[in-house]
Amino acid sequence: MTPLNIPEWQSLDRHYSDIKFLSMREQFALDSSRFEHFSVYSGDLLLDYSKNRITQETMEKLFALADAVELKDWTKRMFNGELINHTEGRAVLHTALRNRSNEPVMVDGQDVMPQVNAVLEKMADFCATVHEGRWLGFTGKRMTDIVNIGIGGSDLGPAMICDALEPYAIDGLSVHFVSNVDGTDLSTTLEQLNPETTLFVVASKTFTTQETLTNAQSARNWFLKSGQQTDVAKHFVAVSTNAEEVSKFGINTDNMFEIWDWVGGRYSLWSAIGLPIALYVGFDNFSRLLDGGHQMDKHFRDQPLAQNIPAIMGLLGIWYINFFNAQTHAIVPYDHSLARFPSHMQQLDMESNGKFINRQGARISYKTGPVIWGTPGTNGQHAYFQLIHQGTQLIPVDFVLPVNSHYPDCDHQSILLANGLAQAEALMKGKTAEEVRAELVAGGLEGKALEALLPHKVFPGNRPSNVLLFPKLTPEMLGQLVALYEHKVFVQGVIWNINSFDQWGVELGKQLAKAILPDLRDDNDISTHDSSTTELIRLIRQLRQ
Ligand SMILES: O=P(O)(O)OC[C@H]1O[C@H](O)[C@H](O)[C@@H](O)[C@@H]1O
Repeated sequence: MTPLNIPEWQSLDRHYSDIKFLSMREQFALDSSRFEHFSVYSGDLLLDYSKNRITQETMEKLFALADAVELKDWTKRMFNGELINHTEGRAVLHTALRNRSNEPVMVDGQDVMPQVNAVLEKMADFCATVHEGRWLGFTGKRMTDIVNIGIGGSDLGPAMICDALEPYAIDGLSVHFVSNVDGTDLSTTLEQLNPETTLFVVASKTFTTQETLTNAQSARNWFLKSGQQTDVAKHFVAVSTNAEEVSKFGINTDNMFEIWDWVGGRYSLWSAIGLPIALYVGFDNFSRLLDGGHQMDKHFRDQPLAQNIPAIMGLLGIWYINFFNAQTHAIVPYDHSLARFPSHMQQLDMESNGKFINRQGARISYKTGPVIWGTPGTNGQHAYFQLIHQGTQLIPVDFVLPVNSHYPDCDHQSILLANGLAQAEALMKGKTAEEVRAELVAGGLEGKALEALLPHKVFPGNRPSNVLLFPKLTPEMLGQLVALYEHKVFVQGVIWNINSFDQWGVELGKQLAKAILPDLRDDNDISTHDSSTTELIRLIRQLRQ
């Protein structure tokens, strides 16, 4: 069950030995149609993958590998609601949440679409009530601020989307996201707010997450300094699978928006976890986001591998991680409003594919998920791009480039785009010693000074990148982009033979934090920890004011 034994993998291994020194610069020089050969569209979204260390043969071999692991079959199984998250006995159906065609999707013999549609309708009604000023606070005022209290998938996705869709925001309504259990997060948010006009959305799939419940309790305490217990219902709503815990917390389940166990946390922004998005930009724009996700689902499900953006990006990732030994992957949006996109991608990719055990429970002897990182361009260029250009690691980069800005008045977009394109070109081309020499000579340098400086100014080049280019960051385009990366992660998980949909690796820390918490009290014996943890606990007791 290891991909290493698949003939198609071994064939890629041999191919890697043959072309590992292939020069992209030369390939571009030899083939004037390289861009045409290695670019593909989904609607208005272009993937240019020509600046990768590949030939046509590489792609054919990668597609053959995808066929050998039955990627298309796994895709069908996911879309059809099979329990592919086998360690939790769950289906994986974020695609049903944005299934705009409304074709039935069966789980355990039951179509989930009626429940999905009913919750969407409840969200739409609730948004209309808030937006039209029919949802009033305890002193009869309309809501001005939405505070989402959640963490992980119940925070990162909606927060990223709200940032990105700020140009679509409804007038008179602000949105805030509180996730960290560090009291700074909640306190600095509440400082700006009026309890009479603040609506809290407590978002937790399980409704047992320590950070979220702690923040929600404190938010309620803050609210109760002004309002009464009976007013809580006007200011707190919940999103969860767990009606019992929601009602124990004191939120009326009429004010609860349901999600289901077949929605993974990091795939949940399309569900009622997206309520703060719908409140912030309006339900119509939230629906447009779902439309975009659905468009990408159809593309991924129906397009042959050679035309399939998530499959191509997933396979290129395999090529670098497993053959070129890449450890990390940078996602660099040239769009300031996508500042939180890499953080959402971190959870999506690293929580899904950060696994060392295969589907059958055996230890894996090959690399799986990479470290995902990045910040918006052009800022990254003035910080860490040095290492991408001249460091000793191979770091594939995705450049995400919207052609048009939502803020054209500044007229900065050409500069922004020129920088994005220049980085991709520079990474591919590099700069040879001869080119550097010519430049230095032209600048008047010669002799020893020239020879001493020259090697430092050489760029090895041949460093791979993808460009994702699209007309403008609309809700539909954002939906396409997020769904694209979800499916990319899925493709890689299938090839690595891992379950991309559980996350047992987050549990140990939670368990130990629960054990340490009582030990931080002065009167407890500290006995169960290693000497380092014990001494750190002692020190904290001493230093605490
Ligand atoms: O939505 P919740 O149940 O509160 O979970 C919030 C987050 O915490 C967990 O520990 C998982 O690592 C995440 O996948 C999840 O999104």
